[in-house]
Amino acid sequence: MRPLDESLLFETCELNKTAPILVGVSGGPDSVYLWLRLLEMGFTIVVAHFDHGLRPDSAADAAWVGEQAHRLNCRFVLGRAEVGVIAEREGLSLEEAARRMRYRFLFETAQAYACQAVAVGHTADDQVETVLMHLLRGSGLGGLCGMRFRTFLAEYSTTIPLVRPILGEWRKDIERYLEEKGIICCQDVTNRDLRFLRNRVRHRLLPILETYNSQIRRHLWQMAYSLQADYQIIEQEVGAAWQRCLVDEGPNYVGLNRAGFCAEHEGIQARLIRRAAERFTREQRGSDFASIDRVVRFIRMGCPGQIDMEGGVQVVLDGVHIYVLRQGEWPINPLWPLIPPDAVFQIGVPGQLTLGEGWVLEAFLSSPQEMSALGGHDAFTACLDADTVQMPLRLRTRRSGDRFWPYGMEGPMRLSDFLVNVRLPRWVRDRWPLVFSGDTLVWVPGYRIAHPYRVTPSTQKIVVLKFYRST
Ligand SMILES: Nc1ncnc2c1ncn2[C@@H]1O[C@H](COP(=O)(O)OP(=O)(O)OP(=O)(O)O)[C@@H](O)[C@H]1O
Repeated sequence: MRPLDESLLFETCELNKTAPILVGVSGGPDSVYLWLRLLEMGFTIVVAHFDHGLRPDSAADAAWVGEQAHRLNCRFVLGRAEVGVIAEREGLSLEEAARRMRYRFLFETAQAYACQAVAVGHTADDQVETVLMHLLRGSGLGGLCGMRFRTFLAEYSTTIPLVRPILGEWRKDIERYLEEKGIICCQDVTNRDLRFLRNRVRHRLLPILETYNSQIRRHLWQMAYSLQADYQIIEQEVGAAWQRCLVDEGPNYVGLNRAGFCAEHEGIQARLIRRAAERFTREQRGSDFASIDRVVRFIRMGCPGQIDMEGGVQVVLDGVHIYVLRQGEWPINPLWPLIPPDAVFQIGVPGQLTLGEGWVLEAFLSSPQEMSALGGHDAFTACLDADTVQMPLRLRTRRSGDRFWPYGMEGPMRLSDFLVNVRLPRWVRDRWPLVFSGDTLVWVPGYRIAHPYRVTPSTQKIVVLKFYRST
Protein backbone atom coordinates (compact mmCIF):
# COMPACT_ATOMS: atom_id res chain seq x y z
CA MET A 1 0.00 0.00 0.00
CA ARG A 2 1.06 3.60 -0.47
CA PRO A 3 0.40 5.72 2.64
CA LEU A 4 0.40 9.50 2.38
CA ASP A 5 4.03 10.49 2.92
CA GLU A 6 6.56 12.83 1.35
CA SER A 7 7.87 10.32 -1.16
CA LEU A 8 4.34 9.76 -2.44
CA LEU A 9 3.64 13.48 -2.69
CA PHE A 10 6.95 14.55 -4.20
CA GLU A 11 7.76 11.58 -6.40
CA THR A 12 4.51 9.85 -7.35
CA CYS A 13 2.22 12.89 -7.35
CA GLU A 14 5.09 15.18 -8.44
CA LEU A 15 4.03 17.97 -6.07
CA ASN A 16 6.27 20.68 -4.63
CA LYS A 17 5.95 23.36 -1.98
CA THR A 18 6.48 26.33 -4.24
CA ALA A 19 2.95 26.72 -5.66
CA PRO A 20 -0.45 26.19 -3.99
CA ILE A 21 -2.48 23.01 -4.43
CA LEU A 22 -6.19 23.27 -5.06
CA VAL A 23 -8.11 20.76 -2.94
CA GLY A 24 -11.68 19.91 -3.93
CA VAL A 25 -13.47 19.73 -0.59
CA SER A 26 -16.98 18.34 -0.55
CA GLY A 27 -17.20 18.59 3.23
CA GLY A 28 -17.16 14.78 3.53
CA PRO A 29 -14.53 12.98 5.61
CA ASP A 30 -12.19 12.00 2.77
CA SER A 31 -11.56 15.40 1.26
CA VAL A 32 -11.43 17.06 4.71
CA TYR A 33 -8.78 14.53 5.76
CA LEU A 34 -6.81 15.18 2.58
CA TRP A 35 -6.94 18.92 3.18
CA LEU A 36 -5.83 18.66 6.83
CA ARG A 37 -2.97 16.28 6.07
CA LEU A 38 -1.61 18.46 3.26
CA LEU A 39 -1.77 21.49 5.54
CA GLU A 40 0.07 19.58 8.30
CA MET A 41 2.79 18.75 5.80
CA GLY A 42 3.33 22.42 4.97
CA PHE A 43 1.60 22.83 1.58
CA THR A 44 -0.32 25.99 0.68
CA ILE A 45 -3.92 25.05 -0.01
CA VAL A 46 -6.69 26.71 -1.97
CA VAL A 47 -10.00 25.15 -0.93
CA ALA A 48 -12.65 24.83 -3.62
CA HIS A 49 -16.19 23.66 -3.00
CA PHE A 50 -18.82 23.17 -5.66
CA ASP A 51 -22.48 23.45 -4.74
CA HIS A 52 -24.37 21.20 -7.16
CA GLY A 53 -27.69 22.48 -5.83
CA LEU A 54 -29.07 18.94 -5.90
CA ARG A 55 -29.74 18.43 -2.17
CA PRO A 56 -31.69 20.71 0.18
CA ASP A 57 -28.72 20.85 2.61
CA SER A 58 -26.11 21.59 -0.08
CA ALA A 59 -25.86 25.28 0.92
CA ALA A 60 -25.19 24.22 4.53
CA ASP A 61 -22.29 21.99 3.37
CA ALA A 62 -20.86 24.90 1.40
CA ALA A 63 -21.14 27.17 4.45
CA TRP A 64 -19.46 24.58 6.68
CA VAL A 65 -16.49 24.19 4.31
CA GLY A 66 -16.21 27.99 4.07
CA GLU A 67 -16.12 28.30 7.89
CA GLN A 68 -13.41 25.65 8.20
CA ALA A 69 -11.36 27.38 5.50
CA HIS A 70 -11.66 30.67 7.41
CA ARG A 71 -10.63 28.95 10.67
CA LEU A 72 -7.62 27.30 9.01
CA ASN A 73 -6.65 30.46 7.18
CA CYS A 74 -7.01 28.99 3.68
CA ARG A 75 -8.32 30.76 0.62
CA PHE A 76 -11.86 29.51 -0.12
CA VAL A 77 -13.56 29.51 -3.53
CA LEU A 78 -17.20 28.56 -3.93
CA GLY A 79 -18.74 27.49 -7.22
CA ARG A 80 -22.37 26.88 -7.99
CA ALA A 81 -24.46 25.65 -10.93
CA GLU A 82 -27.93 24.43 -11.69
CA VAL A 83 -26.79 20.89 -12.43
CA GLY A 84 -30.35 19.62 -12.94
CA VAL A 85 -31.01 22.19 -15.66
CA ILE A 86 -27.69 21.50 -17.40
CA ALA A 87 -28.21 17.72 -17.25
CA GLU A 88 -31.56 18.12 -18.97
CA ARG A 89 -30.25 20.52 -21.58
CA GLU A 90 -27.27 18.34 -22.52
CA GLY A 91 -29.01 14.98 -22.17
CA LEU A 92 -26.72 13.77 -19.37
CA SER A 93 -27.46 11.85 -16.18
CA LEU A 94 -27.45 13.99 -13.03
CA GLU A 95 -24.25 12.32 -11.79
CA GLU A 96 -22.44 12.84 -15.07
CA ALA A 97 -23.51 16.48 -15.36
CA ALA A 98 -22.47 17.07 -11.72
CA ARG A 99 -19.09 15.48 -12.30
CA ARG A 100 -18.40 17.50 -15.43
CA MET A 101 -19.47 20.82 -13.90
CA ARG A 102 -17.46 20.11 -10.76
CA TYR A 103 -14.26 19.24 -12.59
CA ARG A 104 -14.62 22.20 -14.91
CA PHE A 105 -14.96 24.47 -11.88
CA LEU A 106 -12.03 22.84 -10.03
CA PHE A 107 -9.66 23.19 -12.98
CA GLU A 108 -10.75 26.73 -13.86
CA THR A 109 -10.21 27.75 -10.26
CA ALA A 110 -6.81 26.03 -10.15
CA GLN A 111 -5.84 27.97 -13.25
CA ALA A 112 -7.11 31.26 -11.84
CA TYR A 113 -5.15 30.83 -8.58
CA ALA A 114 -1.97 29.51 -10.24
CA CYS A 115 -2.24 26.12 -8.49
CA GLN A 116 0.16 23.35 -9.46
CA ALA A 117 -2.47 20.58 -9.22
CA VAL A 118 -6.07 19.74 -8.38
CA ALA A 119 -6.19 17.25 -5.48
CA VAL A 120 -9.23 15.11 -4.70
CA GLY A 121 -10.00 12.76 -1.85
CA HIS A 122 -10.40 9.38 -3.53
CA THR A 123 -9.40 6.66 -1.09
CA ALA A 124 -8.19 3.06 -1.29
CA ASP A 125 -11.81 1.97 -0.72
CA ASP A 126 -12.94 4.13 -3.66
CA GLN A 127 -10.24 2.46 -5.76
CA VAL A 128 -11.40 -1.06 -4.88
CA GLU A 129 -15.02 -0.14 -5.61
CA THR A 130 -14.04 1.47 -8.91
CA VAL A 131 -12.12 -1.62 -10.03
CA LEU A 132 -15.07 -3.87 -9.18
CA MET A 133 -17.50 -1.56 -10.98
CA HIS A 134 -15.34 -1.67 -14.08
CA LEU A 135 -15.15 -5.45 -13.85
CA LEU A 136 -18.93 -5.71 -13.53
CA ARG A 137 -19.48 -3.45 -16.54
CA GLY A 138 -17.03 -5.45 -18.65
CA SER A 139 -13.83 -3.50 -18.90
CA GLY A 140 -10.43 -4.18 -20.40
CA LEU A 141 -7.06 -3.83 -18.79
CA GLY A 142 -7.41 -0.03 -18.71
CA GLY A 143 -10.45 -0.23 -16.45
CA LEU A 144 -8.89 -2.81 -14.15
CA CYS A 145 -6.04 -0.36 -13.51
CA GLY A 146 -8.54 1.86 -11.68
CA MET A 147 -7.63 5.42 -10.74
CA ARG A 148 -4.10 6.86 -10.82
CA PHE A 149 -2.26 8.83 -8.14
CA ARG A 150 -1.48 11.41 -10.80
CA THR A 151 -3.15 11.85 -14.15
CA PHE A 152 -4.33 14.44 -16.65
CA LEU A 153 -7.96 14.95 -17.59
CA ALA A 154 -7.35 16.37 -21.05
CA GLU A 155 -10.90 17.68 -21.42
CA TYR A 156 -10.30 20.07 -18.49
CA SER A 157 -6.59 20.80 -18.59
CA THR A 158 -3.49 19.51 -20.29
CA THR A 159 -1.14 21.39 -17.98
CA ILE A 160 -2.63 21.01 -14.50
CA PRO A 161 -2.63 17.40 -13.24
CA LEU A 162 -5.27 15.73 -11.11
CA VAL A 163 -3.70 14.11 -8.05
CA ARG A 164 -5.16 11.63 -5.58
CA PRO A 165 -2.76 11.64 -2.64
CA ILE A 166 -4.95 9.45 -0.36
CA LEU A 167 -5.61 6.74 -2.93
CA GLY A 168 -3.59 4.37 -0.73
CA GLU A 169 -5.39 5.21 2.54
CA TRP A 170 -8.32 3.22 3.90
CA ARG A 171 -11.54 4.91 4.94
CA LYS A 172 -11.46 3.34 8.40
CA ASP A 173 -8.06 4.95 9.13
CA ILE A 174 -9.35 8.28 7.86
CA GLU A 175 -12.38 8.07 10.13
CA ARG A 176 -10.17 7.22 13.11
CA TYR A 177 -7.95 10.25 12.43
CA LEU A 178 -10.92 12.61 12.24
CA GLU A 179 -12.48 11.13 15.34
CA GLU A 180 -9.27 11.62 17.30
CA LYS A 181 -9.25 15.27 16.23
CA GLY A 182 -12.93 15.62 17.13
CA ILE A 183 -13.87 16.74 13.61
CA ILE A 184 -17.42 16.00 12.54
CA CYS A 185 -17.76 16.31 8.77
CA CYS A 186 -20.80 16.70 6.56
CA GLN A 187 -22.52 13.44 5.72
CA ASP A 188 -23.75 12.76 2.23
CA VAL A 189 -27.00 10.81 2.65
CA THR A 190 -26.83 9.55 -0.94
CA ASN A 191 -23.83 7.41 0.10
CA ARG A 192 -26.31 4.85 1.46
CA ASP A 193 -28.69 4.93 -1.50
CA LEU A 194 -28.61 1.41 -2.95
CA ARG A 195 -29.92 2.55 -6.30
CA PHE A 196 -26.34 3.57 -7.09
CA LEU A 197 -24.05 0.79 -8.26
CA ARG A 198 -21.13 2.11 -6.19
CA ASN A 199 -23.16 1.89 -3.01
CA ARG A 200 -24.31 -1.66 -3.81
CA VAL A 201 -20.70 -2.66 -4.43
CA ARG A 202 -19.64 -1.02 -1.15
CA HIS A 203 -22.42 -2.27 1.10
CA ARG A 204 -23.36 -5.58 -0.50
CA LEU A 205 -20.79 -7.05 -2.88
CA LEU A 206 -17.61 -6.34 -0.93
CA PRO A 207 -18.85 -7.84 2.35
CA ILE A 208 -19.77 -11.01 0.41
CA LEU A 209 -16.36 -11.15 -1.30
CA GLU A 210 -14.73 -10.79 2.10
CA THR A 211 -16.33 -14.06 3.17
CA TYR A 212 -14.26 -15.72 0.40
CA ASN A 213 -11.05 -13.88 1.21
CA SER A 214 -10.73 -11.48 4.10
CA GLN A 215 -7.86 -9.71 2.24
CA ILE A 216 -9.83 -9.14 -0.97
CA ARG A 217 -9.75 -5.32 -0.71
CA ARG A 218 -5.98 -5.31 -0.32
CA HIS A 219 -5.57 -7.79 -3.20
CA LEU A 220 -7.77 -5.77 -5.56
CA TRP A 221 -5.92 -2.58 -4.66
CA GLN A 222 -2.54 -4.23 -5.27
CA MET A 223 -3.74 -5.73 -8.54
CA ALA A 224 -4.78 -2.33 -9.86
CA TYR A 225 -1.53 -0.76 -8.72
CA SER A 226 0.71 -3.33 -10.39
CA LEU A 227 -1.44 -3.41 -13.55
CA GLN A 228 -0.86 0.33 -13.90
CA ALA A 229 2.85 -0.31 -14.36
CA ASP A 230 2.17 -3.08 -16.89
CA TYR A 231 -0.29 -0.86 -18.71
CA GLN A 232 2.32 1.84 -19.05
CA ILE A 233 4.57 -0.56 -20.98
CA ILE A 234 1.69 -1.42 -23.31
CA GLU A 235 0.85 2.24 -23.82
CA GLN A 236 4.45 2.94 -24.80
CA GLU A 237 4.29 0.12 -27.34
CA VAL A 238 1.00 1.42 -28.72
CA GLY A 239 2.49 4.93 -28.96
CA ALA A 240 5.43 3.61 -30.96
CA ALA A 241 3.13 1.55 -33.23
CA TRP A 242 0.93 4.62 -33.74
CA GLN A 243 3.95 6.56 -34.97
CA ARG A 244 4.89 3.70 -37.30
CA CYS A 245 1.40 3.46 -38.84
CA LEU A 246 0.18 7.05 -38.91
CA VAL A 247 0.22 8.53 -42.43
CA ASP A 248 -2.23 11.36 -42.26
CA GLU A 249 -4.36 13.12 -39.71
CA GLY A 250 -6.87 15.93 -39.58
CA PRO A 251 -9.49 17.35 -37.23
CA ASN A 252 -12.07 14.77 -38.32
CA TYR A 253 -10.00 11.79 -39.41
CA VAL A 254 -6.91 9.69 -38.79
CA GLY A 255 -5.21 7.78 -41.62
CA LEU A 256 -3.13 4.68 -40.88
CA ASN A 257 -1.07 2.57 -43.22
CA ARG A 258 -2.78 -0.80 -43.64
CA ALA A 259 0.32 -2.88 -44.33
CA GLY A 260 2.05 -1.39 -41.28
CA PHE A 261 -1.06 -1.98 -39.19
CA CYS A 262 -1.28 -5.64 -40.25
CA ALA A 263 2.37 -6.17 -39.30
CA GLU A 264 1.66 -5.15 -35.69
CA HIS A 265 0.75 -7.61 -32.95
CA GLU A 266 -2.96 -8.45 -32.75
CA GLY A 267 -3.31 -6.84 -29.32
CA ILE A 268 -1.66 -3.66 -30.57
CA GLN A 269 -3.96 -3.59 -33.64
CA ALA A 270 -7.02 -3.52 -31.39
CA ARG A 271 -5.51 -0.75 -29.27
CA LEU A 272 -4.64 1.34 -32.34
CA ILE A 273 -8.27 1.22 -33.46
CA ARG A 274 -9.48 2.00 -29.98
CA ARG A 275 -7.12 4.97 -29.75
CA ALA A 276 -8.18 6.30 -33.14
CA ALA A 277 -11.91 5.82 -32.45
CA GLU A 278 -11.67 7.53 -29.05
CA ARG A 279 -10.81 10.77 -30.81
CA PHE A 280 -14.15 10.94 -32.58
CA THR A 281 -16.61 8.93 -30.55
CA ARG A 282 -19.65 10.44 -28.90
CA GLU A 283 -19.71 7.58 -26.39
CA GLN A 284 -18.38 8.18 -22.90
CA ARG A 285 -17.37 4.56 -22.53
CA GLY A 286 -14.93 3.13 -25.02
CA SER A 287 -15.99 0.67 -27.71
CA ASP A 288 -16.54 -2.90 -26.60
CA PHE A 289 -14.34 -5.86 -27.51
CA ALA A 290 -16.74 -7.28 -30.11
CA SER A 291 -16.95 -4.05 -32.05
CA ILE A 292 -13.18 -3.50 -32.07
CA ASP A 293 -12.63 -7.12 -33.06
CA ARG A 294 -15.06 -6.76 -35.97
CA VAL A 295 -13.16 -3.72 -37.25
CA VAL A 296 -9.77 -5.42 -36.93
CA ARG A 297 -11.00 -8.45 -38.90
CA PHE A 298 -12.46 -6.17 -41.58
CA ILE A 299 -9.11 -4.38 -41.91
CA ARG A 300 -7.16 -7.64 -42.11
CA MET A 301 -9.43 -8.88 -44.93
CA GLY A 302 -8.21 -5.88 -46.87
CA CYS A 303 -11.13 -5.22 -49.23
CA PRO A 304 -11.92 -1.54 -49.74
CA GLY A 305 -15.14 -0.56 -48.05
CA GLN A 306 -16.46 0.89 -44.87
CA ILE A 307 -17.74 -0.25 -41.51
CA ASP A 308 -19.58 1.66 -38.80
CA MET A 309 -18.67 1.63 -35.14
CA GLU A 310 -20.87 2.80 -32.30
CA GLY A 311 -20.62 6.41 -31.20
CA GLY A 312 -20.72 7.82 -34.74
CA VAL A 313 -17.31 6.56 -35.85
CA GLN A 314 -16.65 5.06 -39.27
CA VAL A 315 -13.69 3.05 -40.53
CA VAL A 316 -12.98 3.27 -44.26
CA LEU A 317 -10.51 1.06 -46.08
CA ASP A 318 -9.06 1.88 -49.48
CA GLY A 319 -6.75 -1.10 -49.78
CA VAL A 320 -3.71 0.97 -48.77
CA HIS A 321 -4.98 3.15 -45.94
CA ILE A 322 -7.28 2.79 -42.99
CA TYR A 323 -9.26 5.94 -42.28
CA VAL A 324 -10.97 6.29 -38.93
CA LEU A 325 -13.33 9.23 -39.04
CA ARG A 326 -16.32 10.95 -37.58
CA GLN A 327 -19.34 9.58 -39.44
CA GLY A 328 -20.23 11.53 -42.55
CA GLU A 329 -17.20 13.81 -42.33
CA TRP A 330 -14.95 12.57 -45.09
CA PRO A 331 -11.30 13.52 -45.11
CA ILE A 332 -10.30 16.33 -47.41
CA ASN A 333 -8.11 13.85 -49.26
CA PRO A 334 -10.19 11.62 -51.49
CA LEU A 335 -9.77 8.00 -50.51
CA TRP A 336 -10.29 6.32 -53.84
CA PRO A 337 -9.49 6.98 -57.53
CA LEU A 338 -13.11 7.76 -58.40
CA ILE A 339 -13.88 8.94 -61.94
CA PRO A 340 -16.90 10.81 -63.38
CA PRO A 341 -19.82 8.40 -64.05
CA ASP A 342 -19.75 8.83 -67.84
CA ALA A 343 -15.96 9.14 -68.33
CA VAL A 344 -14.06 6.81 -70.68
CA PHE A 345 -10.24 6.81 -70.77
CA GLN A 346 -7.70 4.87 -72.81
CA ILE A 347 -4.29 3.83 -71.60
CA GLY A 348 -1.44 2.25 -73.58
CA VAL A 349 1.29 0.10 -72.09
CA PRO A 350 3.57 1.69 -71.06
CA GLY A 351 1.39 4.66 -70.31
CA GLN A 352 0.08 7.00 -67.70
CA LEU A 353 -3.34 8.52 -67.05
CA THR A 354 -3.85 11.52 -64.83
CA LEU A 355 -7.18 11.24 -63.05
CA GLY A 356 -8.76 13.78 -60.72
CA GLU A 357 -7.59 14.67 -57.19
CA GLY A 358 -3.96 13.76 -57.80
CA TRP A 359 -4.67 10.14 -58.74
CA VAL A 360 -2.58 8.51 -61.46
CA LEU A 361 -3.01 5.19 -63.28
CA GLU A 362 0.26 3.84 -64.54
CA ALA A 363 0.72 0.86 -66.88
CA PHE A 364 4.00 -0.86 -67.74
CA LEU A 365 5.37 -4.18 -68.94
CA SER A 366 7.32 -6.44 -66.65
CA SER A 367 8.54 -10.04 -66.51
CA PRO A 368 7.51 -12.79 -64.09
CA GLN A 369 11.05 -12.73 -62.64
CA GLU A 370 10.93 -8.97 -62.00
CA MET A 371 7.49 -9.18 -60.43
CA SER A 372 8.37 -12.04 -58.10
CA ALA A 373 11.46 -10.10 -57.00
CA LEU A 374 9.17 -7.15 -56.12
CA GLY A 375 7.05 -9.29 -53.79
CA GLY A 376 3.47 -8.49 -52.70
CA HIS A 377 1.50 -5.46 -53.78
CA ASP A 378 -1.57 -3.58 -52.63
CA ALA A 379 -5.17 -3.85 -53.82
CA PHE A 380 -4.72 -0.99 -56.27
CA THR A 381 -2.01 -2.78 -58.26
CA ALA A 382 -2.83 -5.57 -60.71
CA CYS A 383 -0.76 -8.02 -62.78
CA LEU A 384 -2.25 -9.42 -65.99
CA ASP A 385 -0.87 -11.85 -68.59
CA ALA A 386 0.22 -9.48 -71.41
CA ASP A 387 -0.61 -12.00 -74.16
CA THR A 388 -4.26 -12.07 -73.13
CA VAL A 389 -4.96 -8.35 -73.10
CA GLN A 390 -5.89 -6.11 -75.99
CA MET A 391 -4.17 -2.69 -76.05
CA PRO A 392 -4.96 0.04 -75.40
CA LEU A 393 -6.84 -0.76 -72.21
CA ARG A 394 -9.95 1.22 -71.41
CA LEU A 395 -11.07 2.73 -68.14
CA ARG A 396 -14.73 3.47 -67.46
CA THR A 397 -17.45 3.13 -64.82
CA ARG A 398 -20.07 0.38 -64.71
CA ARG A 399 -22.94 0.04 -67.18
CA SER A 400 -26.02 -2.09 -66.90
CA GLY A 401 -25.38 -5.60 -68.18
CA ASP A 402 -21.65 -5.60 -67.28
CA ARG A 403 -20.36 -9.06 -66.39
CA PHE A 404 -17.21 -10.09 -64.58
CA TRP A 405 -15.34 -13.36 -64.01
CA PRO A 406 -13.56 -12.86 -60.68
CA TYR A 407 -10.19 -14.52 -60.20
CA GLY A 408 -10.57 -17.95 -58.60
CA MET A 409 -14.27 -18.30 -59.48
CA GLU A 410 -15.86 -20.94 -61.72
CA GLY A 411 -17.22 -18.51 -64.30
CA PRO A 412 -18.62 -15.04 -65.01
CA MET A 413 -21.27 -13.33 -62.92
CA ARG A 414 -23.17 -10.05 -62.99
CA LEU A 415 -20.85 -7.20 -62.00
CA SER A 416 -23.61 -5.72 -59.85
CA ASP A 417 -23.73 -8.97 -57.82
CA PHE A 418 -19.96 -8.94 -57.43
CA LEU A 419 -19.99 -5.35 -56.13
CA VAL A 420 -22.68 -6.23 -53.62
CA ASN A 421 -20.76 -9.34 -52.51
CA VAL A 422 -17.60 -7.38 -51.84
CA ARG A 423 -19.64 -4.65 -50.11
CA LEU A 424 -18.36 -1.77 -52.17
CA PRO A 425 -20.18 1.22 -50.62
CA ARG A 426 -23.28 1.95 -52.68
CA TRP A 427 -22.53 5.66 -53.07
CA VAL A 428 -19.24 5.04 -54.93
CA ARG A 429 -20.40 2.26 -57.27
CA ASP A 430 -21.27 4.61 -60.15
CA ARG A 431 -17.87 6.29 -59.93
CA TRP A 432 -15.69 3.23 -59.39
CA PRO A 433 -13.01 2.82 -62.12
CA LEU A 434 -13.12 -0.45 -64.08
CA VAL A 435 -10.40 -1.64 -66.50
CA PHE A 436 -11.48 -3.24 -69.79
CA SER A 437 -9.60 -5.15 -72.46
CA GLY A 438 -11.79 -4.70 -75.53
CA ASP A 439 -15.26 -5.28 -74.10
CA THR A 440 -14.10 -7.57 -71.29
CA LEU A 441 -13.77 -6.37 -67.74
CA VAL A 442 -10.28 -7.43 -66.64
CA TRP A 443 -9.87 -5.67 -63.32
CA VAL A 444 -12.07 -4.23 -60.59
CA PRO A 445 -9.41 -2.12 -58.82
CA GLY A 446 -9.27 -2.66 -55.11
CA TYR A 447 -10.78 -6.15 -55.45
CA ARG A 448 -10.07 -8.71 -58.13
CA ILE A 449 -8.65 -9.24 -61.62
CA ALA A 450 -10.58 -11.38 -64.13
CA HIS A 451 -9.76 -15.08 -64.02
CA PRO A 452 -8.80 -15.60 -67.71
CA TYR A 453 -6.28 -12.73 -67.51
CA ARG A 454 -4.35 -14.03 -64.51
CA VAL A 455 -0.61 -14.67 -64.53
CA THR A 456 0.13 -18.38 -64.97
CA PRO A 457 3.39 -20.41 -65.05
CA SER A 458 3.41 -20.05 -68.85
CA THR A 459 3.12 -16.23 -68.74
CA GLN A 460 6.00 -14.53 -70.60
CA LYS A 461 5.21 -10.85 -70.08
CA ILE A 462 3.11 -9.09 -67.48
CA VAL A 463 1.09 -5.90 -67.74
CA VAL A 464 1.32 -4.10 -64.43
CA LEU A 465 -1.39 -1.56 -63.62
CA LYS A 466 -1.05 0.67 -60.63
CA PHE A 467 -3.19 3.45 -59.13
CA TYR A 468 -1.43 5.89 -56.84
CA ARG A 469 -1.75 9.47 -55.62
CA SER A 470 0.94 11.82 -56.79
CA THR A 471 0.27 14.42 -54.04
N1 LIG B 1 -18.98 19.32 -4.11
C1 LIG B 1 -17.68 19.17 -4.22
N2 LIG B 1 -16.86 20.23 -4.20
C2 LIG B 1 -15.54 20.07 -4.30
N3 LIG B 1 -14.93 18.88 -4.44
C3 LIG B 1 -15.68 17.79 -4.44
C4 LIG B 1 -17.09 17.87 -4.34
N4 LIG B 1 -17.59 16.62 -4.40
C5 LIG B 1 -16.54 15.80 -4.53
N5 LIG B 1 -15.39 16.49 -4.56
C6 LIG B 1 -14.02 15.96 -4.65
O1 LIG B 1 -14.04 14.72 -5.36
C7 LIG B 1 -13.63 13.66 -4.51
C8 LIG B 1 -14.40 12.43 -4.81
O2 LIG B 1 -15.77 12.69 -4.80
P1 LIG B 1 -16.81 11.64 -4.23
O3 LIG B 1 -18.17 12.20 -4.43
O4 LIG B 1 -16.45 10.32 -4.78
O5 LIG B 1 -16.43 11.82 -2.72
P2 LIG B 1 -16.34 10.87 -1.48
O6 LIG B 1 -15.59 9.60 -1.81
O7 LIG B 1 -17.67 10.80 -0.86
O8 LIG B 1 -15.34 11.83 -0.65
P3 LIG B 1 -15.69 12.91 0.41
O9 LIG B 1 -15.72 12.14 1.69
O10 LIG B 1 -14.55 13.89 0.33
O11 LIG B 1 -17.01 13.51 -0.01
C9 LIG B 1 -13.87 14.19 -3.10
O12 LIG B 1 -13.06 13.55 -2.15
C10 LIG B 1 -13.51 15.63 -3.27
O13 LIG B 1 -12.11 15.81 -3.26
